[in-house]
Parts: sequence; C-alpha cells; structure tokens
Amino acid sequence: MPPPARPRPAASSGSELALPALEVSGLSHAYGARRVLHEVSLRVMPGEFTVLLGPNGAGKSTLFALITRLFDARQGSIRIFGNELRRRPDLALAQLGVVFQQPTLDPDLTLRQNLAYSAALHGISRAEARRRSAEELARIGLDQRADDTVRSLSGGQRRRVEIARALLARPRLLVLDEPTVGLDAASRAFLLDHVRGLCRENGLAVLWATHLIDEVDASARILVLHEGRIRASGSVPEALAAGGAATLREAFDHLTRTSPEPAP
Ligand SMILES: Nc1ncnc2c1ncn2[C@@H]1O[C@H](COP(=O)(O)OP(=O)(O)OP(=O)(O)O)[C@@H](O)[C@H]1O
Repeated sequence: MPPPARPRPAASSGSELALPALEVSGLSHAYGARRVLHEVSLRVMPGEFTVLLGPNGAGKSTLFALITRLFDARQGSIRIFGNELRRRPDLALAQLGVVFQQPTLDPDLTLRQNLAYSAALHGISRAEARRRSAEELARIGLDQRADDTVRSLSGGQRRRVEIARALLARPRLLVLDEPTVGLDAASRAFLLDHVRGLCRENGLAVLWATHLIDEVDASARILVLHEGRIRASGSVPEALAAGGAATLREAFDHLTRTSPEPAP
C-alpha cells in the first residue's frame, strides 16, 4: 500500500518557501460602535507553531471568526497562502482547518460517523474518507474507539477527534481557538505534542489561541493580543524584550496591563 498523503512538508520549492500560510494586515473589527480589533497584523509561516496569547476578551475569538470567514473582514486583509479571503474565499478556505472554541462533534454519532459527515461536506469520496479517518484516528490513538459514540469519550479525547476531523481535508494551515480549555494537564500535553509534531514533521502552519502561558515552549512563535491590539510578536526572547522582563509571565503581565479608562 502506498504511504498516505499528508499535508505537504514545509515548502521545498523556492517561491513557496517565502509564502506565509497566514498573513493578516491592518485588520480591524467593531461590534456596533465598539471597536474590538485595532489594525491587527500578523504572519504565520509554514511549519510554525504560533501561540496567540491573550487574556479573556482580548479579541482572539473575533480574530478567528474573521480568519474563518464567519464574519466579513471589512477593514484590512487576510491572506491564506497568498489568497485574499474576500476575493478568493474558495482557494483560501481550501487550505484552512479549524478547531473552534465550542465543541462541534455530534455526541450521539460514532467517531467514524462524525468524521465521515465532515469528509462528505468537503466533497471527499467515501472510500477516501474511510482511509483518511482510519489514519487520523490511529494518529491520535483512538482507532480502537472508532465505533464508539463521541458521548463515551473524555473531554481530551473529544478534542483529539476534533483535531483529526480538522485535518481530514488536508489543510496546510490549522487554527485552534482555546483547544485546551477544561482539559487536565495530561490531555493538554498530549494535544500540544501532537500539534507541534504536525508542524515539525508535516510542515503544518498552526495558530493556537490560548490564555495559558505554559502552552508556550521555547521554540514557539508568540503573538500577544490585548484589548484588540498586538502587543508583541516573534520568538520567546523577542516577547521578553518587548515586555522588558526576565520571564514570560512577567512579560505577559506587563504587556496585558489594562489600559486606563480614557478621560471623560
Ligand atoms: N457578538 C458580540 N457582540 C458584541 N461584543 C462582542 C461580541 N463578541 C465578542 N464581543 C466583545 O468583543 C471583545 C473581544 O471578545 P472575544 O470573544 O473576541 O475575545 P477572546 O479573546 O476570544 O475572549 P475569551 O478568551 O473570553 O473568549 C470582548 O470585549 C467581547 O465582550
């Protein structure tokens, strides 16, 4: 049997090498009169694990809603592998896998049925869906549970299945909105290892939103978002320098200090 197709490794040809998986420029968003994202710009390259770090209310979910086109980006631009989301949503979204903050598996269907349903929505043939589902379930150590209902899984196992489902259509960019919320330390560690491995081995580009500093490892890229603005971006040492601190905790506290209310 030929080896299964995986997301392409970090580009091997010259022109692809420089193309960001995700490029956001000057993105703003308001709910009514209330502006919650202010000129956000960021970049995620193929093979990079980028942590979008921000406290509650920073604007992470709003940013995800714009990247996944739940909301229309009226100000600024979003490009996925060079395809502008408003102009070429078909090409852009074809490269994108998403794990939303709220779980979206059907608890009464089996793992296999949930994956088959999602594959059908992506136009993947039944035979190919079966093959890919088996491969993804094996990758997350749940192949023996394929015919169990999602309801019978733990929270951490459900999250693994959501990641498997997001990878079925072979995206080259995966965005995850607080995927570890409510999970114990072991489940969080498993998910982080799994997704970091996909970056390393398959060249997947990842944007991982969290408010938990301990989900940043030394090799991660970081984006600190606070009150709708990017306060720091780059490597861990660069974030430390931006926060003028010796530890990431101190830097984060400094960068996310709430700004004073504007004078009346
Ligand atoms: N549908 C909405 N209507 C009005 N305001 C909203 C709406 N959704 C979010 N907000 C506000 O926008 C700001 C950013 O919220 P958002 O959910 O994007 O942040 P977040 O970083 O994802 O927070 P959390 O970690 O708590 O989910 C918050 O002040 C929030 O109250």
